[in-house]
Amino acid sequence: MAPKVLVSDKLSETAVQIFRDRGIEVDFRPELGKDKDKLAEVIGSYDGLAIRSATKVTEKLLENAPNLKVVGRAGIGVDNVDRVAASKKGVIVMNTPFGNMITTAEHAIAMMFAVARQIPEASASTHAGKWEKSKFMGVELTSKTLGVIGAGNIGGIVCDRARGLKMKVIAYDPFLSEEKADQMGVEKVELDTLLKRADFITLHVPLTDSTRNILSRDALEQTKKGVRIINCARGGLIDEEALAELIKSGHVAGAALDVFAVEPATDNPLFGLPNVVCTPHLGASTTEAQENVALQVAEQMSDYLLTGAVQNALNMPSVTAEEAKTMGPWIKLADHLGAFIGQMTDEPIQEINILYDGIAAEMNLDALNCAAVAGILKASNPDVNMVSAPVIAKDRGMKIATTNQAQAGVFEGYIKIIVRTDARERSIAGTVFSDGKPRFIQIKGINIDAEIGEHMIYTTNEDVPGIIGTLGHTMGKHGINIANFTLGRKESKGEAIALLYVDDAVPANVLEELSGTGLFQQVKPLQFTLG
Ligand SMILES: NC(=O)C1=CN([C@@H]2O[C@H](COP(=O)(O)OP(=O)(O)OC[C@H]3O[C@@H](n4cnc5c(N)ncnc54)[C@H](O)[C@@H]3O)[C@@H](O)[C@H]2O)C=CC1
Ligand SMILES: O=C(O)CCC(=O)C(=O)O
Repeated sequence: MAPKVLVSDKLSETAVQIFRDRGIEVDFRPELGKDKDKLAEVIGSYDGLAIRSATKVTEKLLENAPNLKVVGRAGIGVDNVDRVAASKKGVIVMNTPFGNMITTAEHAIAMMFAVARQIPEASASTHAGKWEKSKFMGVELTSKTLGVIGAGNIGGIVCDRARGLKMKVIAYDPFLSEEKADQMGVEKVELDTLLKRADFITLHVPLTDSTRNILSRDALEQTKKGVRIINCARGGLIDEEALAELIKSGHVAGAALDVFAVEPATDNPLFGLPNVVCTPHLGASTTEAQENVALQVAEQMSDYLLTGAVQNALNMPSVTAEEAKTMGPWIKLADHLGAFIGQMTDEPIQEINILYDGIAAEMNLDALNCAAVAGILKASNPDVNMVSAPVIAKDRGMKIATTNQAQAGVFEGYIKIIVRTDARERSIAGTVFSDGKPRFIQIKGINIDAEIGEHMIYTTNEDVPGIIGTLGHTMGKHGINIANFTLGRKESKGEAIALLYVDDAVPANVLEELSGTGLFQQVKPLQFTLG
């Protein structure tokens, strides 16, 4: 059945067309972004949700979305999506980090001009038939210092454009290297320096716990008298009450705001103040940007739903379409290895160490790690997937470490998972044969060559005569067909294991009968999801 996508915000028609062209069923219902109850009623039947900023993807909405696999934000900021809740539910959250960056940077520059020359007020006054030439005295931008908070994609373009305007640009961004700052021709400074030196301050950080209220009352009071502030990032970055007071007192000469703490903003302490330029979150609103983000989000979501390729996801490593194809059997192997460990382990796991050898070590290890951890966790929660696994593992205090090495044995490559609990260490290794089928090649350090089936039985025993006969006889007696039988041992008469791949799930009474023979230390039924 074709995947189904709901578009619940005003996205360009391009997105709808792309979904259709890719064979995805799509419902375009932009009115739902503002109607959370109705959205919660219908979301249950969709595999994908394409949004802008009006739709709020909350934990509650996600509870009503059992089929949802991907949320695509046609834009950059994803503060309207509960990413933690989405990750725990295994829903990928992706954005389009580049599609509207130029447009938004241009809006910030336009807002800087507008506030420097009071253009909106002068325009309104002229429209009103007044000719208030002396009222609207502005300031030049040339040679002024622009303080950029957040010098990423948008901030970087703003820096470039501002330098073209002959401004001196200083930037505060803890993640900006001195080298990059030099290349950009900007001076990297600390926040307090920026506040003291800037004639104009522009914000280009995401809204996170570390940036919320970054222009607090205290920060605003440290600014240079006569500063003008531009915010085309997110409302929660500025203390709006404090900014309003500082504008009224004359300390701050003006502000240009595209974003507000509460949106849609119908009432705000800054409304009506002199030289406060406001736009209704228009930063990304150009024909070009909206085409870009709609196209990108629809392509990315379609790729994921149809091929498993992951691009620009915020809660899952990227997997290209090519990788999704070539790594498919290895991702399956990692999942099976994890599933073996998960089903064998019923005590809390402290550490998961994953060794990648040979060709496996050259693959996208982030994706393989996610698959291995998902396999482990699925034993206790079948809803876990590659997106939710790392978050759940972290919540449970599991430490995950990886090692990679050049081909060290006879296999072109293999993956080995070693898991440590308080009680023991457990390990399993596997590879993918040239037929594309994953195989287990080592358990507890004992070499084997086991095909993987949906239903299996794993036994541990001493290497004594009668094991094969007992297993074969018991299965035959109960009409259970054995598809594949693998034995392995440490040494003659030493520790030994057997793996049986059987056609059907083995009933509990058969497992008890085997245990009752006294020949086995352990008889464990296992299940693997093939396909
Ligand atoms: N008004 C509008 O319509 C639009 C607003 N935006 C907003 O702009 C924001 C920035 O977008 P991009 O530049 O594309 O993001 P980006 O991720 O490329 O850049 C953000 C920069 O902020 C820096 N940063 C993070 N935490 C920081 C902190 N505590 N202090 C200082 N710097 C910090 C990062 O190192 C990074 O360089 C988005 O998160 C979004 O909220 C984006 C598009 C349109
Ligand atoms: O979709 C929009 O109009 C807003 C864009 C935005 O805020 C973003 O991309 O972060």
